[in-house]
Amino acid sequence: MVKVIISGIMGRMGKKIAEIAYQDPDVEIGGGVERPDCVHFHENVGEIIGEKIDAPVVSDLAKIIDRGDVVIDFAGNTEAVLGHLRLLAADKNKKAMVIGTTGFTEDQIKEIKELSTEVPVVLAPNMSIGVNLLFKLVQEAAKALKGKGYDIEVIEMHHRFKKDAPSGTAVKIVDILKEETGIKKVVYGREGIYENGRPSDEIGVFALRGGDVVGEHTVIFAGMGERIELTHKAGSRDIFAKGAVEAAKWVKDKPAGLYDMMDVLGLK
Ligand SMILES: NC(=O)C1=CN([C@@H]2O[C@H](COP(=O)(O)OP(=O)(O)OC[C@H]3O[C@@H](n4cnc5c(N)ncnc54)[C@H](OP(=O)(O)O)[C@@H]3O)[C@@H](O)[C@H]2O)C=CC1
Ligand SMILES: O=C(O)C1=N[C@H](C(=O)O)C[C@H](O)C1
Repeated sequence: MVKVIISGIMGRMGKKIAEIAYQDPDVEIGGGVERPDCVHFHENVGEIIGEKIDAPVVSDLAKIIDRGDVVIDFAGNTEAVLGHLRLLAADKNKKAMVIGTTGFTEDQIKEIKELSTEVPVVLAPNMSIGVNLLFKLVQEAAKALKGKGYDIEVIEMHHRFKKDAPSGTAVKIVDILKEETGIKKVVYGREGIYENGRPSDEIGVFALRGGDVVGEHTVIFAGMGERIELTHKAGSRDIFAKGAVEAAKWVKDKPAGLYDMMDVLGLK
């Protein structure tokens, strides 16, 4: 049995995670955290998902930290998430954390790495099985096509409310591509005149936003005479929420350290 506290509980992902966690016999919801001035603030997670449970919603994680083994954080506010991790790292009980929020700066990632020497942390920009498999496929394709004249472009599309661009998933895909190909230059969007055509030593990244698109990522390897496209399309947020709940169960008794969804899914 794992007891979870869900941060960002009133958000698109927070609500979904609460629904999935409630249905899981191995999971108990200890409470929720939400921004203090949230207009839709509810006192209890039960009110949010339409069930009767004892799980208070607060704006200060410290007040309910003892009600959970693992904090699942989808607050979407990177500074707030870091604040929660600092609190867990300083707590004598060394609870665990699952971070789904995206958009961290390099300095923030560095601090997450440092704090994860104190507590176990799963940090993953995408918790679906499909996208984590996509990461592996992209790595394989990049390795096989390296130096053979294939231009690489990354395209992602998300709903109109998404705050960060490019998506955390696209950022991770680019990191994998850079690592495998040795290409260092990344071009975000393209504009202007390319007198000599597209340089081969760059990766193009395009972030599309609109409507209610849950999340789509495509990596294109374009050669002369053929093109390989690897695409993942999310049809619902359930796939991310299920992954987050699985990650919480997995990380509960792990030693301190920084893990990702490939560790949780055994894809490494
Ligand atoms: N790893 C994965 O698999 C996935 C990751 N994501 C990421 O998760 C994050 C959230 O996405 P989504 O649910 O769509 O966003 P939402 O904006 O719908 O949800 C975020 C919620 O957190 C609240 N919040 C803001 N500040 C705090 C705080 N200090 N403490 C607690 N709660 C706070 C927000 O309140 P308010 O609106 O009032 O600011 C909002 O209710 C994003 O970074 C997104 O990229 C999304 C899907 C999958
Ligand atoms: O904000 C979202 O919605 C999503 N964010 C994640 C990301 O930034 O990669 C994952 C998913 O694509 C949905």
